[in-house]
Amino acid sequence: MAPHSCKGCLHYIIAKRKKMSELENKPLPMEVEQNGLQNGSDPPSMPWFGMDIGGTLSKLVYFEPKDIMQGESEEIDILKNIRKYLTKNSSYGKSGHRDTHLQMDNVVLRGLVGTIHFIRFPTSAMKNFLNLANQKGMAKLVTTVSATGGGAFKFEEDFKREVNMKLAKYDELEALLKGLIFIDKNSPTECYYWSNPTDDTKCAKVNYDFSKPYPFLLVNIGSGVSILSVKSATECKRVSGTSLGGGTFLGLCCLLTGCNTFEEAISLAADGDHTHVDKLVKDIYGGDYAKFGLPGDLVASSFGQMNSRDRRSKVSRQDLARATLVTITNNIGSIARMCAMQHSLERVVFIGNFLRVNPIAMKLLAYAMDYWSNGSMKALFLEHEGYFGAVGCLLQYHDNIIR
Ligand SMILES: Nc1ncnc2c1ncn2[C@@H]1O[C@H](COP(=O)(O)OP(=O)(O)O)[C@@H](O)[C@H]1O
Ligand SMILES: CC(C)(COP(=O)(O)O)[C@@H](O)C(=O)NCCC(=O)O
Repeated sequence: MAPHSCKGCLHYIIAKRKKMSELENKPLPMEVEQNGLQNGSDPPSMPWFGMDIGGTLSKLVYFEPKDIMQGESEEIDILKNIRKYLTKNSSYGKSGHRDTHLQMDNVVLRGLVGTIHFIRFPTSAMKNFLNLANQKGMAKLVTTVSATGGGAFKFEEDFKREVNMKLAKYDELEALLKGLIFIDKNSPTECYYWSNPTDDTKCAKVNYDFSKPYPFLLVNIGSGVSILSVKSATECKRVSGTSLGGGTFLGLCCLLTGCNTFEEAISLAADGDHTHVDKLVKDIYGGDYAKFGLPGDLVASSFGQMNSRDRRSKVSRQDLARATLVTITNNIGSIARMCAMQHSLERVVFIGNFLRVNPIAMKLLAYAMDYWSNGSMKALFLEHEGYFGAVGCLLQYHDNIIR
């Protein structure tokens, strides 16, 4: 089959790779790349996917070019089926979801115009994901997918064995930054802040112009928390982190309330009152601790009331969920503020799926950053909160593989 004339199209790439390999009896460019040698000018991987396999959630982004896949071959048929399956459904198996509200249309990637789709599933369901990928014929394709997150290491062998797929591994923090910059450029309303975060009647999301982003502090709240100081698109350093992150919130909430999902935990928290659980400054001082500027309503001791049997008998599941959310969020806010101070950064960007469907945490962070910095620091948020690492992978050729 002669290579199709449209250079970027998948048909062209597959046909050209096959032809070259047959003629020269050489491995495909993607295999050459994996062996650490230089490849030719063709993209060395299937450029349509990027994965971030995190401690809790796996994120899969899929680029659907508008203009591909003419012609006939088994590979093209399989790819067409995968494309149809991914884009016509918004849930996959028992626990996979496509976040349709985040879909980005008319994005240009390597000269092709297309749509980016955003899909997530629990990392604990990796076996099911691999089975599904197998059912859809993935194992019949010679593919390399760019992947990041701890799971890119942990599941590397499973991908190879189950679906004949190689993972080209990238550092998760570098991928995160690449993805963030790309998405912000392509999504005009990506970045926002919360105005009047403590007043529900006035509180609103306000668009923020992030076109000149540097320098800023990046706080990624996933299972755990990583904090990066970002000086430019290529200068980024992990300055701190904490193990008390989104995974801690969910784990503690499940233990304390018997809930089973993140959505359930957030919905319980929305109806709870943390002051039934926490000990406030006014519970200790009877009012403000004025000398050090500590208002009476400030939490003095998270869960500090729960040593009392009487208090314990009165708290609800909702109160416990709310107190857990407040505890974890305030702790992250406090560490982020200290890092921002230490590195003289005014803008603090919070990302990660802990912030998914979680306006309570975002407003708390917005308020805490503003209040404790006397208005000099700003908490910023991004719409595609948990997907930047996967997008960073989608953008990669195999130039920075961790072998
Ligand atoms: N559907 C969900 N299932 C589990 N956790 C979720 C879900 N949605 C949001 N979360 C929150 O997001 C966190 C994971 O965030 P994420 O950025 O995906 O990190 P990781 O890469 O470590 O998986 C969880 O610990 C939890 O707090
Ligand atoms: C190890 C991790 C980078 C993994 O990333 P994650 O899957 O949590 O997004 C992160 O959980 C982390 O930075 N934890 C905090 C470790 C610490 O500084 O104490």
